[in-house]
Amino acid sequence: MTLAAQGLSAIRSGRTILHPTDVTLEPGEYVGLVGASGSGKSTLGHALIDTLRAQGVSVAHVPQSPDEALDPLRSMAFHWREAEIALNRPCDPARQKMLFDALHIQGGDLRNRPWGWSRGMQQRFVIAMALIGTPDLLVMDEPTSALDPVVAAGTMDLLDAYLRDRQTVLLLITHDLGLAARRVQRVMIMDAGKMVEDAPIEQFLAMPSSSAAQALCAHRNWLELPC
Ligand SMILES: Nc1ncnc2c1ncn2[C@@H]1O[C@H](COP(=O)(O)OP(=O)(O)OP(=O)(O)O)[C@@H](O)[C@H]1O
Repeated sequence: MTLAAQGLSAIRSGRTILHPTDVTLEPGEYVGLVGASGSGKSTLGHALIDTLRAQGVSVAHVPQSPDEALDPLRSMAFHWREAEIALNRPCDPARQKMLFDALHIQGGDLRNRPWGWSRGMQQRFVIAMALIGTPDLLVMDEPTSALDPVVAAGTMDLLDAYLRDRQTVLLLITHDLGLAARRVQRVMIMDAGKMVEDAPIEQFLAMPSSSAAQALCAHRNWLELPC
């Protein structure tokens, strides 16, 4: 199913922080939403999530840090069960095992609270929770910026292996063009609340046309990063 939202916009404190923007996403596509800090990526991401959910589309969101998704006072088992209840799913140990295997969540005691697990395993757990409901769209907002580069790359590899051959669309929101370049097929570039480019990643890297995109591409050191 093609996901489409038209005229997404946002005004805060009398200022337009997102100019009217149309987004179309094809099944199984990996798309990067890239821009400098403050360019409007998260605003567009949230507007897209709200609009698609209002259409009945199943959308899951993975925040930047597991701290935003996990309550330090609650056990990991509690979080998992809460996610199942929120998604109206029965308790299903087989599904849990399948997702834990896919995201290499092994050896963690579910009776522990989040701080009893490594950061990398916490974030993989949050990603696994997001996949419980087999979403049509998975929005990940700077999903690996709280992780070291090697753990970040491993996490993205596991997610990639899980999503391959599935219809879930991945929208990767990041200021890190290197991360997007390695992971997505198409990139949308934000600048000052406007989408200034929307192109296949190879075409974009070969010929960025907007000044914002050229500035992002100018920082070539991202080519050296592993993730
Ligand atoms: N509630 C708000 N009130 C006023 N301004 C806001 C509000 N939320 C966001 N903004 C402003 O809108 C602009 C876009 O913010 P947004 O968080 O979408 O950018 P971003 O590209 O995701 O940035 P970052 O990468 O730093 O998270 C920024 O200038 C921000 O300060």
